[in-house]
Amino acid sequence: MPELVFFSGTMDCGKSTLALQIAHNRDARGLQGVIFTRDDRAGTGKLSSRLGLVTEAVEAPEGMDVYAYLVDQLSQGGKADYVIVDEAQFLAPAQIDQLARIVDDLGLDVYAFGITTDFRTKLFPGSQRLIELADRIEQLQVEALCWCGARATHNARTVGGHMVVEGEQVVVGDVNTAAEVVGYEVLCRRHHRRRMTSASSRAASLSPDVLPVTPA
Ligand SMILES: Nc1ncnc2c1ncn2[C@@H]1O[C@H](COP(=O)(O)OP(=O)(O)O)[C@@H](O)[C@H]1O
Ligand SMILES: Cc1cn([C@H]2C[C@H](O)[C@@H](COP(=O)(O)O)O2)c(=O)[nH]c1=O
Repeated sequence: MPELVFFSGTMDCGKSTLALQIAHNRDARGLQGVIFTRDDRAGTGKLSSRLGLVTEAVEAPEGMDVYAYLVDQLSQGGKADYVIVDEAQFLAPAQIDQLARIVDDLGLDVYAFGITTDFRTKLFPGSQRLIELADRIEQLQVEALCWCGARATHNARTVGGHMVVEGEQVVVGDVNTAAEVVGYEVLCRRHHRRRMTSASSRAASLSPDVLPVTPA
């Protein structure tokens, strides 16, 4: 049975890498995929992994009917054996419904990859719809880690090096970015709640209040 599978995790846990591996393994067996993405850091119409691999993809902007795109491709003699969607959190709920229709009406597997929650710990609308509709939700095996060593479960946004909890839901960016720009860091829930990033934890451990007092 074809499936709609949602591979979810924090930023930087290997989602795009897995998407590329799934495409590679199927391509190696002569299966042809259609790869959609939206607002990848590497630019329009790209699916990129931090491991350095990148492939061409179909940009799926707001308002694009991804089901109609597939039907159009197939009716023009194009081939599609499966569908991959990266940065699926950015898709509108209606587009996730179209992905479910690709599975049910066209009989294709759809593998969607995305983060579930934003920097405020709120679900992205696209991810919420995936959780509602997916046949399966898979967590990635390689866990991203918080600076404390615990499994990272949440995404923090930093502006000028400081963690923020207000702002636009969508700001394309990366982890390990320069302090002066918008950046992201993955944290465990405890440190997300306490708004403690690696930088602020380092600063706290160096503050005079916690430095050991050496007798004069
Ligand atoms: N230099 C490196 N050496 C080994 N693995 C790396 C390196 N840089 C990144 N990675 C791996 O790539 C992962 C990020 O992969 P990526 O597919 O870009 O993540 P996502 O799409 O989930 O944001 C990291 O969690 C790490 O496992
Ligand atoms: C938490 C959060 C992230 N984003 C953006 C930042 C990146 O461009 C993508 C996630 O990409 P990745 O391949 O999973 O690292 O999402 C955002 O716009 N808003 C957020 O709250």
